[in-house]
Amino acid sequence: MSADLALATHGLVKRFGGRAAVDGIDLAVPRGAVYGFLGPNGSGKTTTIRIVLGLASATSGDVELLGRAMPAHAREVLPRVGALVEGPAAYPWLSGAAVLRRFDAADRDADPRTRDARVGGALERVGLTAAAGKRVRAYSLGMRQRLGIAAALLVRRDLLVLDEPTNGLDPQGTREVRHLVRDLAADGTTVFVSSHLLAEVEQVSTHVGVMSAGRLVAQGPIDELRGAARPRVRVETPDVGAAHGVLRRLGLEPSVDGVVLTAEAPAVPVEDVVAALVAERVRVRGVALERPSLEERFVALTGEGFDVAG
Ligand SMILES: Nc1ncnc2c1ncn2[C@@H]1O[C@H](COP(=O)(O)OP(=O)(O)OP(=O)(O)O)[C@@H](O)[C@H]1O
Repeated sequence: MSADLALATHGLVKRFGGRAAVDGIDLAVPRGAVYGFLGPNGSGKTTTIRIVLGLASATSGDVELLGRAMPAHAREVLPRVGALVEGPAAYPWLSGAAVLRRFDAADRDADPRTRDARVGGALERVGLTAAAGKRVRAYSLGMRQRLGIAAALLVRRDLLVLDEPTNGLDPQGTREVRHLVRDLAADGTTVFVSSHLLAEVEQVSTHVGVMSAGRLVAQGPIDELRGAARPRVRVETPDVGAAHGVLRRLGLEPSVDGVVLTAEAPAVPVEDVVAALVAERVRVRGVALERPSLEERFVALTGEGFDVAG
């Protein structure tokens, strides 16, 4: 058992018919992390989350949730895990506080005498205290989503699992959810949040896992993933033909776009590239060593573009 991990899977597989929606993934979500579970639509994120929470069974492989094997220890572990899988809470005709009282009443372990304190505390944590008495119908989408998260926070949780919590939200709602995730993490809750939008989780995540067609194609601290992107050298020159020859002699494979030559992963220090160009009397307007953005790295990993703007 991995005590320092809030969630771990080993060789997790889920087949529907002959097709593997989840194809042997090894998740490692450290305690205290905000783990961005990224991947295009249909890459297997929701299926994975449903198995982790015991809502679906795996075809093969193991799941450890808070250090306990699932689904064998579901009854012991799940009360410490909050989840938002089905989107905003229903009951638009009730006030936010009344919705939470309903959820709390549905929990057989919840003492009715302390219900108001739990509801008040959950509303407070998601910043809905002022809107507690307002009908959910009058809530913005961001407020509804925060209410859904409040329902998952009625009791103290060690891990919060959010499946695409910003789906359908406007930029304001997205910001609200992002701030909430940050606040929860600051309080020591491990947060596992899925998204097909890199930009939405990039700012809050300490770790990321990238899914592509049922496989986990990258995983680790977000800074490590950033650092793993290999740089490229970019040269701007009016003497494109001559520059091309110099770069090739240095072992680079430049591509040309107008007066700009770009070569991936240069094995030569950039100052040597400049020296070689100047020695061949190539007139250089500009030279830069660029690191591909995380976005470009993910596109390279998944073969699909993330919808950055949302
Ligand atoms: N109950 C099911 N029966 C058959 N196929 C399914 C079932 N659930 C999911 N799939 C298929 O498994 C694949 C992965 O789906 P999943 O919902 O896990 O992806 P996802 O990454 O969460 O995408 P999305 O963001 O669209 O939910 C898809 O091809 C989907 O059609």
